[in-house]
Amino acid sequence: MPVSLDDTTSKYTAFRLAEKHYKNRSVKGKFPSLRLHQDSLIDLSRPISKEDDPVWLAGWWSPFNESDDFNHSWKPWNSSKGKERDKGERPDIDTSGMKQIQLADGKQGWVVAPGCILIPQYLSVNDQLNLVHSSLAEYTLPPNPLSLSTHYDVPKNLFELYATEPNSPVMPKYLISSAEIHSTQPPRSRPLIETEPASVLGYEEILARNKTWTGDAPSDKLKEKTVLQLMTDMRWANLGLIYQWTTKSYDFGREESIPFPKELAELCHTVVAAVPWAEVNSDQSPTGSSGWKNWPNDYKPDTGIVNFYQVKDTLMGHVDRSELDPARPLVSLSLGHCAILLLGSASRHDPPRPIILRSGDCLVMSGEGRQAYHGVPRIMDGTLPSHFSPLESDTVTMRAAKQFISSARININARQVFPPGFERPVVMAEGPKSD
Ligand SMILES: O=C(O)CCC(=O)C(=O)O
Ligand SMILES: [Fe+2]
Repeated sequence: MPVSLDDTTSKYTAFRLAEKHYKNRSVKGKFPSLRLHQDSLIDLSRPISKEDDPVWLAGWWSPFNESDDFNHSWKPWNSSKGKERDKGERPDIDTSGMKQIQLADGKQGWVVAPGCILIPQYLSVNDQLNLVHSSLAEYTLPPNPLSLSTHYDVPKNLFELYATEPNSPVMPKYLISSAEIHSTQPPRSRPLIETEPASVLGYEEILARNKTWTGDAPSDKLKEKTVLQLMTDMRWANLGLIYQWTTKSYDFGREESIPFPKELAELCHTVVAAVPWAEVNSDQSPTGSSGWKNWPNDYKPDTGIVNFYQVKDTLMGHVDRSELDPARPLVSLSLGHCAILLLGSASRHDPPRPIILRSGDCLVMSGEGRQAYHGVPRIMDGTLPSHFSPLESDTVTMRAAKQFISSARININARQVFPPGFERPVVMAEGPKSD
């Protein structure tokens, strides 16, 4: 039974209803309609001409893609067999309620929700290609943990093997280690659990939680896989400070911290420094321990996640609130296929706005916006921009990176856990007890 979006008696929250709409894959070859939410849709970086727009070209505006919850008389995809399918019309995107801001580097941004700024096409085509390449060739290298690391004996040069020997076998850990065997499944989807907002006071507690955590156990249910299969299964790589999905907190106890990639930190700082924060925050009170006025000077990401989405993957609605300063900006970069991001408020009961994130877009979430529910219910099939097509002149690894992105989207999001001036309390090693 289709769920009605207007049904206020529904057992689903407004966020969940929108999520269900975009996740729906019940009819093969049909996409959920963009037309259903067209009045609230944000699509700020679409090309002017629809003939240049991979979203339109792929049929996301087609009336044939309207599902039961919009139009009860849709014709199956097959009914247009042999004919050119009606791709539909793109409506004008209404920006009337949104504040437009001018960044110091000349780029335009839009305040799409309190504290949330979307900068369409922030990254040049070259930046996008280089970041896709770095995400795969550099950010997956040790010591950065990968979603696969708990369960597989991941080769150090995973991506190089993907480029040159994709059929090499990789063994699950339980087959090669004498570690205690548990039967957890590998985390293909991220275990996102409700978390309380963090605050500077939370540091001691976070430390205590991680002290008793000895790591996830490798599953004993897994088979040998090829490098190619493993690359397709890879869900995330962790940059800088390690986030532990199980304890929902950062591992502050680690003696040697992993440095955050320098060029990426500079890029994120440049974005934050270019935002006219006084305009963004003019209608909200400055939140957070250090205040937004200093962000252009002292924003320095120390942790991040690179999300790898295959076209069928999703990320459920959540709030990222494990950082010590809950208001500092999070910089999020989109690469490859377009995606639907649902951006809500601090309550799941408020209807979220769907935002089409396209390759090159940058979303900055800050202040109140850091408490907003968001999720990625859909990677948009068929929407890879043409600049990711292989070229004769590509290096072997660039060709492999383009091969990977041909069925994927990458999101890099950077955060700052430690506000400037925060002194990490010295962790005393526990020595043997004397009587
Ligand atoms: O993929 C995205 O655009 C969002 C990712 C995200 O929300 C996260 O990693 O916390
Ligand atoms: Fe998030």
